[in-house]
Amino acid sequence: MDSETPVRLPVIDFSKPDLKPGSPEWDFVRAEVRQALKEFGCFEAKSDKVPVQTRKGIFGALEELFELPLETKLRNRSEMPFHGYVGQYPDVPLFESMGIDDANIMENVNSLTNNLWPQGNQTFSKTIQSFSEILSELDGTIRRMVLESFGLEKYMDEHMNSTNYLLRVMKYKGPQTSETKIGLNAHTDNSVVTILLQNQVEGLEVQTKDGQWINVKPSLDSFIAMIGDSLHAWTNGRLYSAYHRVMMTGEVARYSAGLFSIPKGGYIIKAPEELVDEEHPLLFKPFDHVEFIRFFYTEAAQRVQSTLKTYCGV
Ligand SMILES: O=C(O)CCC(=O)C(=O)O
Ligand SMILES: [Fe+2]
Repeated sequence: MDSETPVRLPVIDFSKPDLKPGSPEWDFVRAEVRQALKEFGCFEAKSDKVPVQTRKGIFGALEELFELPLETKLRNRSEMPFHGYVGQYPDVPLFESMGIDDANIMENVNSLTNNLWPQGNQTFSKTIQSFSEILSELDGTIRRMVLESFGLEKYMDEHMNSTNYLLRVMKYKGPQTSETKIGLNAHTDNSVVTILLQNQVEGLEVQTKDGQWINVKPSLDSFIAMIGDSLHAWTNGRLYSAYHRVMMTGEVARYSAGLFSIPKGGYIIKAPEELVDEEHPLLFKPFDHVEFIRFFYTEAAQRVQSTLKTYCGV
């Protein structure tokens, strides 16, 4: 490829009607997923699971959420960094985010909803819960394909049972200038898998292994699926976790929503022995995700290139 050609993320079609484990369609998509995650750490997943009307509902719900007064938004607190309300940071002034733990379960969404809207807001709860459920199914499909592609489907139950879902929704104000401003600093996710949906305002950029930034254009019928450090470590580096960031320009606010599958505290992430051999020596010592997160948000960790390598690299 000549260096002038802008790279695009691989696009993988999940809307095939016969996409069931064991079918030829499944095996075909599984091979594409494995290849994309090895090379880019992410891909665009075409899916008909969220119709345009539902998307409108989600972004409407996000606008309503972020329009709440700051003191109301601050009521969403969490002991885990980035699981509650985050915003008003001087180095990323355009960025605000709200986390909802286990957002695929109605009870959990309701408790946040009731905290923010004491008079209730069933539309908000229903929109958030049903959307999270759809994304969690896609997360499960991708993880099954990954494990199968390594011949490791025997770990599927352990793998799925070891994580919770966090939905994090984001707003980036337009910087009100034609210059490009930072929306969110470059980082890798610490999740197992992240699935992102963005509104029609551009801004997400993903870095390739050779350092190019790809501008991920919003699309009405796809999600972005991405590998986090937890799966990078579990696969002993066979899958890549990509640096990504958000860059903003212009007047209009950007909204996005990400479903993160996150290892539970106490679960030790350890590459299975099948993925460790002479050719692939162990890259990371076994680690507890919650302990890692404590380190991740320390000032020392913010200064290093790869937080995971610094924390538990062999
Ligand atoms: O807003 C986005 O598209 C990306 C957000 C992101 O990378 C994150 O929340 O980890
Ligand atoms: Fe991210």
